Amino acid sequence: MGYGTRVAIIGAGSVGATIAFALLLQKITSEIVLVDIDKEIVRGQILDLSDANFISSTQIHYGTYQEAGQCDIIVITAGAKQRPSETRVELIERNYKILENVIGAMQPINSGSILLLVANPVDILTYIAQKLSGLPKKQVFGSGTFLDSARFRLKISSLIGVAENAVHGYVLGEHGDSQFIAWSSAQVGGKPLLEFSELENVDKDALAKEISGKAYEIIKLKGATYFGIAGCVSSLVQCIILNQRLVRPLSTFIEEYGCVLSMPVVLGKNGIERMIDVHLDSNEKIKLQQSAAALKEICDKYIK
Ligand SMILES: NC(=O)C1=CN([C@@H]2O[C@H](COP(=O)(O)OP(=O)(O)OC[C@H]3O[C@@H](n4cnc5c(N)ncnc54)[C@H](O)[C@@H]3O)[C@@H](O)[C@H]2O)C=CC1
Ligand SMILES: CC(=O)C(=O)O
Repeated sequence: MGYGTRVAIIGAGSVGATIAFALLLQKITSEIVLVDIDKEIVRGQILDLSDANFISSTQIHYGTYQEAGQCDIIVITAGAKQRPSETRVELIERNYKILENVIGAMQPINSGSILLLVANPVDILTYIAQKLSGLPKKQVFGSGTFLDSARFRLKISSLIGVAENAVHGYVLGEHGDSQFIAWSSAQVGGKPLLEFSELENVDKDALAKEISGKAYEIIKLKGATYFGIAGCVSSLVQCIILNQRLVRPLSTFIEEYGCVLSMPVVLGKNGIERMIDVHLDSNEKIKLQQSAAALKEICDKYIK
């Protein structure tokens, strides 16, 4: 994979179009194929995005599901979004059907394609896409808690006065209400985060709530979130194209729990290369098990 890479985005709403715009700015892909069931939306987005084409070397155009199925990377954002105070899991009925239609319409999907799930509930939809697409599991994963981890790193960076990328720490488990912060492994400059004096008087439970509640807050204020996820997804696309092998918390199949949730993984040109068995203390292990149990119960309802 390199320059010449074709990226398809299925779902040209706020999230899909913002990812397309971020990719245009990055100039790391030669072509973006945008697909949406709503022909007017997708035509409008293409006309608008193509006005920004002069700052990019990336061509953007409308495509069919079949064309999308032949692209190197296929980003799936098609689906309903949360209404204020609605949980991500409550979207499953609507978004399961949409995902089933989208994957069916793309078949036969190129055996080398990478499917990157973004629509919610992203962990459950990733599990379903792994079953329906016929692709190896390492090529089908979700943006997971990468966005939540970015929110966590932003918060910590402001508390202790370092750059966000100097904060090595993860939010893990579900990209949803059962997520948790892996405090015991988080560090800055090799020093455990919990040893920083700036964190001594910080209420950790309240901070975790603030992170997991951030999407709800944004949705209440402006109806949707899309810039943060577009930053995450465009950087994941770059990581794949450039074979950067960055470690990111992504929705991936966890053998031990029989479900998909976020753990740190190494991401390269062929998808997920391996999982990093991050240290968790006993309390965090319980939270991971609870997150897995909550997700597995729903997954089992949809796919036997
Ligand atoms: N994983 C994450 O961190 C994040 C996930 N999301 C999720 O992304 C999804 C999209 O959100 P928005 O773009 O804000 O919603 P939106 O309503 O703006 O766009 C959704 C688009 O999907 C299209 N669509 C519906 N059925 C389709 C089908 N069968 N084929 C192709 N396109 C289809 C709709 O026509 C619409 O244009 C939601 O599920 C939302 O919860 C949003 C932000 C962050
Ligand atoms: C909507 C969503 O999943 C988020 O912003 O985290």
